Amino acid sequence: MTNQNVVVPDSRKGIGITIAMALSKSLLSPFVPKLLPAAPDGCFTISRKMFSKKTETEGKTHSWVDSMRDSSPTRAKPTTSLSETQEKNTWIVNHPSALNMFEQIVNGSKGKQIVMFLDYDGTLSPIVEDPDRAFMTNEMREAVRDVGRYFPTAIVTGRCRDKVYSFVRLAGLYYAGSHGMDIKGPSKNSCRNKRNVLFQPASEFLRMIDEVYNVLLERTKCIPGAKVEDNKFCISVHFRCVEEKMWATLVERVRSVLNGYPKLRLTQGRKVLEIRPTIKWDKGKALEFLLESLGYANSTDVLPVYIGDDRTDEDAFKVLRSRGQGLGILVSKVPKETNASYSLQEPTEASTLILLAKGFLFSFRC
Ligand SMILES: O=P(O)(O)OC[C@H]1O[C@H](O[C@H]2O[C@H](CO)[C@@H](O)[C@H](O)[C@H]2O)[C@H](O)[C@@H](O)[C@@H]1O
Repeated sequence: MTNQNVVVPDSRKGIGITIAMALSKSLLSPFVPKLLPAAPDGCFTISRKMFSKKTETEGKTHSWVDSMRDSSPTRAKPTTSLSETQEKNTWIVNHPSALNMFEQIVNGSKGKQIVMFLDYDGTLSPIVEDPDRAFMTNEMREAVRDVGRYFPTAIVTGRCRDKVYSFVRLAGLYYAGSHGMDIKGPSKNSCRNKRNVLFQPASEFLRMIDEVYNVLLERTKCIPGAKVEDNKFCISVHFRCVEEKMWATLVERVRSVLNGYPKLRLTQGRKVLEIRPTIKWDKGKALEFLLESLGYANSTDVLPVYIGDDRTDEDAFKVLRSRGQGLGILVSKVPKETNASYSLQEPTEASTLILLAKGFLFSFRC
């Protein structure tokens, strides 16, 4: 297609609506007048390139909304079709329950140093509407504390490190916040023989993230239910409590803010849009970094176990697959495309698994 200019009459002056009719009012009004002042004859021009850019933008918004819808089943379906049952059965065969396979897992771990990696939301705590109230149970905390006494244990999360620490409150663990971009080891006083680690590969983005957070707060405040969360090196824009009819508006606003920040990228989690630096760093890299810090970079005697529920955890599952080492365990009630090897249905099962591991260790040490 050539980049010819298309003349569009200025409807503000009431001079007919030729092409404007074809383009539709909603398509033109927020876009063209801002970019082009009216020409003396009352017409302004819009290039095909600009026109197709607008439609392209709308197309992208639609595909975001589709993906938000697809990944956000609101409630369990009352009936299950035969093909769904078959799909579930196949999935369970390929990703068996880590609880059912516990004995085999234990046998395979003999003589190896286990290192535990635990995602927070949807793994250690149930998914709830208010992200500020996603508390873990005391039982889960006890289980994590006990496992952390025997194995190096890291919490790997999209959240801000301080925030997740305020939920977990266990001093002897490693914490990798902001999708692994903010890593800190246990404080020296809490654990004498653990190494002191601090790594922040995206520190240069701190000011930019802060700025974008404030702009997003402003741009989304009139969308009921939208919540912007500052995760230090990344930002979450929650749409769990936003009516579906407003999702397109929300995505448009977020994307239009990000247009001014090409060094930031947008991804999607569980009813959340996540904004983070484009650097090549993710939960998988954080896992590798921690293994290296613990002295297991090239060890064949280490067994990393990663439990997570979200798309961002897939980066860690992929690393385990490519190392041909360790156990990736996905927490999910429904079949999902995943690089994990095992599955658990929900956080309570993760706590049972952690308790079993603790019980096993206890009997082993006695
Ligand atoms: O890596 P994670 O620990 O899984 O963090 C990912 C996001 O988790 C949080 O949001 C999710 O949990 C909320 C509380 O249950 C829920 O309301 C929300 O819909 C979920 O997406 C957290 O608030 C986000 O900042 C994290 O990016």
